[in-house]
Amino acid sequence: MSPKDRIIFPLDLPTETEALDYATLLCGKVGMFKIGLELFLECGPSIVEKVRQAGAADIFLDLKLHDIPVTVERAVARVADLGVRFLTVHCGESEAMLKGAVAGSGGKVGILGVTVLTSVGPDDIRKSGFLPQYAEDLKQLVVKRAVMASACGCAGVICSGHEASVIREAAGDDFFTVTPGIRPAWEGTGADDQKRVMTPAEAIASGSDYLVIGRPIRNAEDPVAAAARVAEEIQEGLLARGR
Ligand SMILES: O=c1ccn([C@@H]2O[C@H](COP(=O)(O)O)[C@@H](O)[C@H]2O)c(=O)[nH]1
Repeated sequence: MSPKDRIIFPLDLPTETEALDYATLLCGKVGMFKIGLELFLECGPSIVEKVRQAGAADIFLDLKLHDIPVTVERAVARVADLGVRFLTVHCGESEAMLKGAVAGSGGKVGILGVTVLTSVGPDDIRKSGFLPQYAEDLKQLVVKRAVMASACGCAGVICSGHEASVIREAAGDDFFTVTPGIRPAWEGTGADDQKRVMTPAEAIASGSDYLVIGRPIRNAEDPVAAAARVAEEIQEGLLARGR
């Protein structure tokens, strides 16, 4: 996998036209396009094929499902034939839900468990009823959920760069760590709504397999140049990791 193939660009855009314009522009410059709720709700499932026709090698459907096991299983079965590489399901508190997702996938789409959103920090955990130990060391909660996702047959997890190395140790090298909350030092616009952030080089050096990076590329004056700069940083991170 070349450094650019580790970049996942989210098509967080309100219309099909804008999404396809970005897909066409960044095709071959990033490895995968992510379709999230905004675009999926606007366009429906047909957007997957349209992004593919724009030249996308791989597509990741980020629907972050979270419901009773049978409902998740049936929803995932609706996605299984769309030909996407990954689909997200919240790890939440239910092994049965994750197992339902894996069963519904029929092995046709990799299920990624969302451990704890990268927009969540220790204060959020404290206020939402978790044991204080998880607010003090959020990593513990993320790793617990990653291990659960692995045991349930998920292909990997969504986690911040801060947790990637511990997850790799706990779940092994074949279990994907996909990391949003990426903010290059040169970008300069701050973390936005993200709380657990890292630079591309830091996240890759820490063991993340893929980086989800949206606003720093989308809002750059030259998105193609920004993607190339991220790929250079990924290369630095791989060297630091000894790969
Ligand atoms: O924990 C999570 C899970 C998913 N995301 C998604 O990644 C991108 C990040 O976009 P940026 O503009 O680079 O912040 C976005 O689509 C989120 O829905 C996440 O950020 N954190």
